[in-house]
Amino acid sequence: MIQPRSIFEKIWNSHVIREMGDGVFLLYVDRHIIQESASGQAFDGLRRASRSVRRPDLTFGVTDHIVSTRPGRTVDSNPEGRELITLMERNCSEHGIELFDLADARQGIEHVVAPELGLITPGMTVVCADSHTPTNGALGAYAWGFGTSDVEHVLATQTVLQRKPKALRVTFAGRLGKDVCAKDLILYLIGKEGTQAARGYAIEYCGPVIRAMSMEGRMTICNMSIEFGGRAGMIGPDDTTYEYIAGRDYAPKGAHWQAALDQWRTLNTDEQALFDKEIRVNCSEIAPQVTWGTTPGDVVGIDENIPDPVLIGDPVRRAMAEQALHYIGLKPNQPLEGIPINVAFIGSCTNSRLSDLQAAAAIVKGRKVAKGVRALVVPGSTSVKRAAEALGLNKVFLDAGFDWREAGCSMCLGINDDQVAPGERCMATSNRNFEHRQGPNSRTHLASPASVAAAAVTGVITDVRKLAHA
Ligand SMILES: CC(C)[C@H](C(=O)O)[C@@H](O)C(=O)O
Ligand code: SF4
Repeated sequence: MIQPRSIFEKIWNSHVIREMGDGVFLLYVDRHIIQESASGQAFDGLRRASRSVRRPDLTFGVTDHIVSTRPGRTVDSNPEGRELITLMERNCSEHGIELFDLADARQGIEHVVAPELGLITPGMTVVCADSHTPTNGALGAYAWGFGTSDVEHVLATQTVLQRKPKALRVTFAGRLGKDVCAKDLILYLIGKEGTQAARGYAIEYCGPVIRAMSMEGRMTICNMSIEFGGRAGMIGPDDTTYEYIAGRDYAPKGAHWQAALDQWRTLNTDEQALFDKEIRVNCSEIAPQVTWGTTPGDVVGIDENIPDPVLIGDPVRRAMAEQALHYIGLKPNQPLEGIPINVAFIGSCTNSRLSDLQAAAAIVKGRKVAKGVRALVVPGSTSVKRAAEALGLNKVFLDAGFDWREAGCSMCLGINDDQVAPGERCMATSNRNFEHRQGPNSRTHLASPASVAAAAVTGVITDVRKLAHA
């Protein structure tokens, strides 16, 4: 009898080239995505060793982190980023790597662009020097982020060295309540289990709630696998996956499509497959989530109060919670609802796809951004931007007083010209709320697109369930 295996196990086994000993394996890489903020050194290394890129046709470059997202932006709009952006252009052209740069209609945040172009299909190994690479796992791929030295290794050999992770299965059962979406599920999971719970694991998300979820929602969940401590997060492919991929630029076509489908259908986890750890989440009890502290695990339902560190038994964790509250400028037991904000940011590889913008627009339509609040929408890719404009969403946001931007990482992290000012409080759809993440002494609250839109129009952290929707 063939031993039942998980999708992770199947992808792993079909990509191992050699066991190197000491638990380390050499794996074949199907897709390598590179971005401007983390590839320069790798190309320098190649040059020093007089090596070339082994498979430029399997390597794709994007400029996203450092670029300005201001309307009409050029490479010069953010002078501090110019050097890295032009270096990226030089490196890609020298090595024959396709680059989606600012002038390209396919530009955007790498983890939005790669699935959108059909570059990612089930069963692939996908790597990139960026921690949110697991986003691509939503398509049934094994996708993970690594460091710059690994970039050089993959560029030179199209292989990567890795220790085999353990397998974790998270089952989302029950039903989603009103205004509860993928972002709330993943924040809730991280809050309940902790930011290290998936450390050393490749995660498979499954269950009826995942099966009923759109590809974009699945990407949001897989995106935050790293905030849950995981190496990778993935979802077995189904008709939703195949429909999403069909017809995309780089997706298999014609006879190749049928052959690919036949192969993808063999990938799902076998019924009796064993996992090293299992977690079950009852989605029926989840309210819209908002973070109160400085890790994505510092999160509660919008109808709850900020926890009191005094009640935390472990002295290290108690001190961390106290420090988080001090940094974020809030008090124990304070209700989250009603806390005034300065900035609302809708964007990032977690929540900047068309359905995210639609969910936000449904709240914003017919309302105005609250006085004193700076609000911006940054589509995840130029193609998302165009699609949103075709639906008139840009008009909804602009009429309300939002900025409507070009694609890029923008205010998700403070390494471009968008920053949250010191002491300001920002409601953000991104994935990280660490100290100084959005700029020195910035304060970040993570939430879903609908919840951030609700805060933008009311000026305070708001229970989106209480607002009428367009
Ligand atoms: C700059 C990049 C390497 C980094 C990452 O790895 O995630 C960034 O995308 C982030 O979100 O902090
Ligand atoms: S949007 Fe944010 S989290 Fe995503 S790749 Fe860019 S900086 Fe990293």
